[in-house]
Amino acid sequence: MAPRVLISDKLSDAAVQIFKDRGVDVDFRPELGKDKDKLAEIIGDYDGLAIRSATKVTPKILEKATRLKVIGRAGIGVDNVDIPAASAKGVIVMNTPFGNSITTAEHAIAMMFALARQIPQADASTQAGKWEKNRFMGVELTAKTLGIIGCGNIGAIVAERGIGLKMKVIAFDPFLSPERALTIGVEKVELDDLLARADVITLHTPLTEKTKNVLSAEALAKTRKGVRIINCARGGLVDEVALRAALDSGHVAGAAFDVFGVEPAEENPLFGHPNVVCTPHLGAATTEAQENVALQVAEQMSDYLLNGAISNAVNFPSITAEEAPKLKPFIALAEKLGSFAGQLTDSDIQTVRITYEGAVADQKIKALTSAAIAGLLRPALADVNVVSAPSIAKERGIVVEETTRAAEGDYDSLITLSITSDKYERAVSGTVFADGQPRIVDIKGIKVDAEFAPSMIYITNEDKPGFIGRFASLLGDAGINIATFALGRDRQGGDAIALVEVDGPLPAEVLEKVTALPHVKQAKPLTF
Ligand SMILES: NC(=O)C1=CN([C@@H]2O[C@H](COP(=O)(O)OP(=O)(O)OC[C@H]3O[C@@H](n4cnc5c(N)ncnc54)[C@H](O)[C@@H]3O)[C@@H](O)[C@H]2O)C=CC1
Ligand SMILES: O=C(O)C(=O)COP(=O)(O)O
Repeated sequence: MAPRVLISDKLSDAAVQIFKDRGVDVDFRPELGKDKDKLAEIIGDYDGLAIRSATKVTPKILEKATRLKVIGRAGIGVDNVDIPAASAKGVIVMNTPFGNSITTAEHAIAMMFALARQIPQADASTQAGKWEKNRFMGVELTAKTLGIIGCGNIGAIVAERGIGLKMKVIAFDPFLSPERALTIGVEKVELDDLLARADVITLHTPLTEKTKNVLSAEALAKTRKGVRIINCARGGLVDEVALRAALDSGHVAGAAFDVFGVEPAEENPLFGHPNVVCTPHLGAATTEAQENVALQVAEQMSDYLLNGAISNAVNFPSITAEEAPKLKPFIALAEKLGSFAGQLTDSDIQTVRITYEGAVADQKIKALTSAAIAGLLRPALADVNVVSAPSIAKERGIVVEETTRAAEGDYDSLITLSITSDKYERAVSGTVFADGQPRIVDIKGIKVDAEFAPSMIYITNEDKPGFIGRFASLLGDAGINIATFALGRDRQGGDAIALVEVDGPLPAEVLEKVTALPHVKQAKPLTF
């Protein structure tokens, strides 16, 4: 059955066409972004949800999204999606981090000119027939200092444009490396330095706990008199009430805002001030940017839904379309090794250590680790997948460690999963053979060679004569056919293990009889 995608925001038609061309069923219902009740009512029918900023993906919506696998944000900011809730539900959230960045940077530059020359005010006055030639005295931007808060994708483009306008560009961004600052041509400074020096301040950070109110009343007080402030990033970065006061006092000469604390902004402390210019979140609103983000999000979502390729996910590592088929058998192996350990564990897991040896160490091990943890937790928690597994493990205080190393033994690639609980430590290793089938090759240091099958019995016993015959007769008498039989032992007469594949389920009374056989220490049913 073809996957189904709902577009609940105003995306370019280009997205609809891509989904259709890729064989994905698509419903284009842009009105639903504003109708959360209707969205909640129908979201259960979809595998994918494509959005911009109007759709709010809340835990309530996610609760109803029983089939949902991916949310695609045609744009950058994903603050309208509850990411932890999506991850906990195993839903991938992806965005299009570059598609609208030039357009948004251009909007910030347009805002800078609008402020410098009061273009909106002069336009309104001229069209009102006033010809107020003496009222609108502007400032020249050449040689002025442009202070950029947040010098990522958009900030860097703004910097480049600012340098082109012969401005001196300084940037505050704790994550900007000195090398990158040099490449962009900006001077990296501390926030207080930026506040003290900038003639124009423009914000380009996401809204986080750290950036919220980065321009607070206190910060605004440190700015130069006559400073102009532009926000085309997110509402909440600037204290709007404090800014209004600074505009009223004349300390701040002008402010241009595209984003607001509350959107849609029908009222706002900045509204009505003569030196304020506002646009209704138009940063990304150009034909070019909207085509870019729509095409990209539709491609990314189709790739994931059809081939398992993941790009630009904010809650999962990327897996390219080339990597996906190579990774798939190792994802299956990691998940099954996790499942093996999980099915044998009845106490609190404290630590999970996963070692990747040989060729597999060069694969996307974050994805493999997530798969292993999903397998490990699934026997205890039905609703866990590779996306939700890491956050669930973290929530439960399970420490996850990964190690990679060169191949040391007989296998090109080997994954070993060790778990430590309050009672014991358990280790299991597996590989993928040339046929693409995952196999279990080592349990607790004892070599075996077994495939994972839907119905299996795992037995630990003393290596004594007679066990195999008695076990086979017992199953035969119960009418249970043995499909495959894998044995291993640490030494002659020592600890032995058997992994036995049977046709059909194993009745509890048969398992009890197996457990009661001489020399058997434990017998556990396993399903994969
Ligand atoms: N108005 C609009 O329509 C649009 C707004 N945006 C918004 O623009 C913002 C920036 O987008 P991008 O440049 O693509 O993001 P980005 O992730 O490339 O850059 C953000 C930068 O902020 C920096 N940063 C993070 N915490 C910081 C802190 N505490 N202080 C200073 N810098 C900090 C990061 O190191 C990074 O370099 C986002 O919030 C995005 O949602 C994006 C597109 C359109
Ligand atoms: O991409 C972003 O972060 C934006 O803010 C653009 O929002 P929009 O898609 O225009 O609603």
